[in-house]
Amino acid sequence: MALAAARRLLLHAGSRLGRREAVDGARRFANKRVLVETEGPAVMKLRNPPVNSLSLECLTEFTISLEKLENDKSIRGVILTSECPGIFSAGLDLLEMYGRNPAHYAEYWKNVQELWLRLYTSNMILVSAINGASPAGGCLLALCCDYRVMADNPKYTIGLNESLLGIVAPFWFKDMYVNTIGHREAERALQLGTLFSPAEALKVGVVDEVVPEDQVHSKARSVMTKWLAIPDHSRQLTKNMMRKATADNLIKQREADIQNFTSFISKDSIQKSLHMYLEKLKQKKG
Ligand SMILES: CC/C=C/C=C/CC(=O)SCCNC(=O)CCNC(=O)[C@H](O)C(C)(C)COP(=O)(O)OP(=O)(O)OC[C@H]1O[C@@H](n2cnc3c(N)ncnc32)[C@H](O)[C@@H]1OP(=O)(O)O
Repeated sequence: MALAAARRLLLHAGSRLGRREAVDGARRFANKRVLVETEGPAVMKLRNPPVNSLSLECLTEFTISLEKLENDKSIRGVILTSECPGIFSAGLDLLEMYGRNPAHYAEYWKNVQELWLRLYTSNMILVSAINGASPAGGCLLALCCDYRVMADNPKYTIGLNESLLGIVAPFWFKDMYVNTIGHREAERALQLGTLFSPAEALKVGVVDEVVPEDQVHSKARSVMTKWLAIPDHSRQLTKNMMRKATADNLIKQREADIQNFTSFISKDSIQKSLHMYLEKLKQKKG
């Protein structure tokens, strides 16, 4: 209930902000963690420093921004990128999955599902400009897109690394990985929790193109121009034909998936693994 109220408030505040900024000339709207520019090809920028982790608030704002774009019939495509230097997204927020209660885990997971369904089944053209590290849920965001352009910086890695955290990628993450890179590569990468360098990601098909870092946005825009030249109705029907079965697989078992996640993440052994992983992240800093 509280979340629904927050969501209504955000939508309202978001539309007021949108109107105000439009008067200033730039066509854009924003909430705290997501900035959307609608001048030229729409660009959605995640800005949840330090690492664009997908906290509950960030997920909610992301979903609301997407909803607003979907409702604007003049917007046919969106470039998804990040405003945090060197980070596309660190994925799901570990602090939403650690040390909380089952009701919180269930609420969080419902919102993860909702964002995924909205992104994956979007009628809009989605191009990701991956300008930084993109592990786990960050990779998931990119995989939802129709085309992925990644910056050629060996420090940036991408992949579903859940097994390194002692957790298991949900079946719908896995389905999308299989759809993108094939069963054998997905099986190996999921078991090993592989984080691919840009060159490896290109080779295996996790991304479609790798370009010098300063060209990632211009390349994403030129890709968008090419995709925008395709008639919407045929492209959308084709996208739906390709993605429907994967989305339906989750839709038909959303509640069971929430229950599974909640009981899995609540286990002492899993909480211990997450604790160790968080400690490792802290120690890395020295
Ligand atoms: C059934 C189970 C299903 C669950 C599915 C889960 C999918 C997921 O997405 S789980 C999340 C997986 N994400 C990761 O493994 C990424 C972990 N982070 C990193 O590897 C690095 O932080 C980095 C993204 C490569 C960025 O490195 P760097 O720039 O050096 O920053 P750090 O110093 O490491 O981090 C800064 C600060 O952010 C905290 N943090 C990092 N990632 C997360 C996260 N995903 N959630 C929450 N917080 C995160 C990190 O601990 C640091 O915090 P401090 O308090 O400043 O120490």
